[in-house]
Amino acid sequence: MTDDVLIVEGLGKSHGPVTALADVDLRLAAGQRLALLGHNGAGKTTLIKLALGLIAPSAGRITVAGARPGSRAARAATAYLPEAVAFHASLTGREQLALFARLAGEPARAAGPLLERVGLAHAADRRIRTWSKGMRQRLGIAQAMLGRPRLALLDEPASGLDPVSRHDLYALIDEMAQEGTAVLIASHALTEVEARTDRIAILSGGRLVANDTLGGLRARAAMPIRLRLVARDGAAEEVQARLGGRRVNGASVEILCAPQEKMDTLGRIAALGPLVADLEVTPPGLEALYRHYSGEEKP
Ligand SMILES: Nc1ncnc2c1ncn2[C@@H]1O[C@H](COP(=O)(O)OP(=O)(O)OP(=O)(O)O)[C@@H](O)[C@H]1O
Repeated sequence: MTDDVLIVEGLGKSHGPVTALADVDLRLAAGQRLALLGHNGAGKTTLIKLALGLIAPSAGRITVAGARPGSRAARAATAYLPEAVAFHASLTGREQLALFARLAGEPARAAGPLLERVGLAHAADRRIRTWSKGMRQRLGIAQAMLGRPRLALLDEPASGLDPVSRHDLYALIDEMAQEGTAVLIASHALTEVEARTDRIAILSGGRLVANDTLGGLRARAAMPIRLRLVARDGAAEEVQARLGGRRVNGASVEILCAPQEKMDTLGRIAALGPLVADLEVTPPGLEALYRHYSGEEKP
């Protein structure tokens, strides 16, 4: 038995001479949150469409909860939140969600508790036309939560939201994952998925160029770590002379070191004793890693 809800093996999709996806292997387990990253045209939408059974693969295999995408069993197991989610503007939130509930084979009364859960109870009986973008996105997540799907495919779920609304939305996504839903989030927003997902997959030119935890991506990329020291008054010159690196903002010194040299470098910094007032260690962020991996395929 496997815990993997989404299994993708050697998957390929061509449109005539255009290869949208080639030789992709990917697995997503129950309760896992996967960020699917890639430039425009990298193949993210193609992968989502294949998982929904809207298009057929040209090569390889894909299964959702053990079933063929598009089959009755796979559709029952899958929730999808498109990037530009559209509702009936003249329905109230409660009416719209009750409609979705019935379409998903759930009773209409499931709408009330779900609206409460996503923080929309106060607006449930107002027409959606009067709602903000953040409220609509939350309604989209509520719709995706209906029937406790085994797989949720979310396309840019936080696009156009302010930081507070984004935070609330990711908290709901976390709840879905905690209840066992495997969540795939296609996104361009690197900094937010960095903290809110378990694994990161990067598509470049239709190929999967990375698929790992943030820690795993960092280890394999072996990109430099940035150490920024704040020297005691008047000591910046001596600190730089003893450690190298470059001066920033007068009192600070910045050093870049390879991951395997980090502990040695920290030892040398500690040996400077009172010359150093403060220290900040910054490993490469997802933005730098993304550039590294998505550039791998380029000449
Ligand atoms: N029906 C089609 N016919 C021809 N080419 C297509 C078709 N559908 C997709 N493609 C091509 O396949 C590639 C992958 O497209 P896809 O929409 O999956 O990218 P994406 O990663 O979702 O991009 P975006 O971030 O812009 O949504 C692109 O080069 C696209 O032009």
